[in-house]
Amino acid sequence: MSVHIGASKGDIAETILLPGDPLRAKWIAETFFENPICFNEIRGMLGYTGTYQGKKVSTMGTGMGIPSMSIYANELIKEFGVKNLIRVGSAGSYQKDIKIRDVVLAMAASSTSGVNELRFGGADYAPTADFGLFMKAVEAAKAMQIPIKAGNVLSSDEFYEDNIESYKKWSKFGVLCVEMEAAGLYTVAAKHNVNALAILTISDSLVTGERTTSKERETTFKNMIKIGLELA
Ligand SMILES: O=P(O)(O)O[C@H]1O[C@H](CO)[C@@H](O)[C@H]1O
Ligand SMILES: O=c1cc[nH]c(=O)[nH]1
Repeated sequence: MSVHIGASKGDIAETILLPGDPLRAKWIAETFFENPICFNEIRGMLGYTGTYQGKKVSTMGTGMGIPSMSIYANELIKEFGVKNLIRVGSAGSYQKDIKIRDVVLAMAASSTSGVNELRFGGADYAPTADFGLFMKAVEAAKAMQIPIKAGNVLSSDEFYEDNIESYKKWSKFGVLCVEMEAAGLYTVAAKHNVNALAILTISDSLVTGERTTSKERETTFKNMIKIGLELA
């Protein structure tokens, strides 16, 4: 048991799918896993282990934002030996050709968070996806005929921006979409020499103003989960 995860050693698989929303983790376990067992209820951050096509796999919520993600990623790696951390999250589109329900692989994650600026004494660090997981995800998506986009995303510290136009500066530099955790996950994984990838589904568009409901974000983003499960 670690500070925030009430599991025993061996309860968590080497590969874990990490949505921000703990109820999405419950839905993933109940929809895709054979024989899911709940290993964590501390703070309501539900975590489950089961099998998928015979392979042991886990899923757990991480909460919202880089600080929350970083706590869980650190404990999963250091206390439970997790090797492949796959974020499965929702994101807001920054580009007109990235549409609601599109799947985006985050090759790199820019950020408005001050975490890495502090860590690297004001220098820039470029948090990037693990190349092996990235290539496996591309191949899995191709085999399942799931269209994907890939590129730089923004991990923001703010969901509600003061200036709603501020996305345009990122958009002009090719950033595809915004979420709130990938940069933290990639950095913690790199520090501990394990693998991480963020697979995102577009839940809303900053460009058009379209959005999905909370229930849809919890339970309908199947394609990214199917890709993530192929990485176990
Ligand atoms: O759907 P999840 O995985 O929570 O991801 C996105 O949704 C939350 C904001 O609504 C943030 O955590 C953001 O990164
Ligand atoms: O962080 C997020 C996630 C989804 N949509 C957004 O606009 N921001």
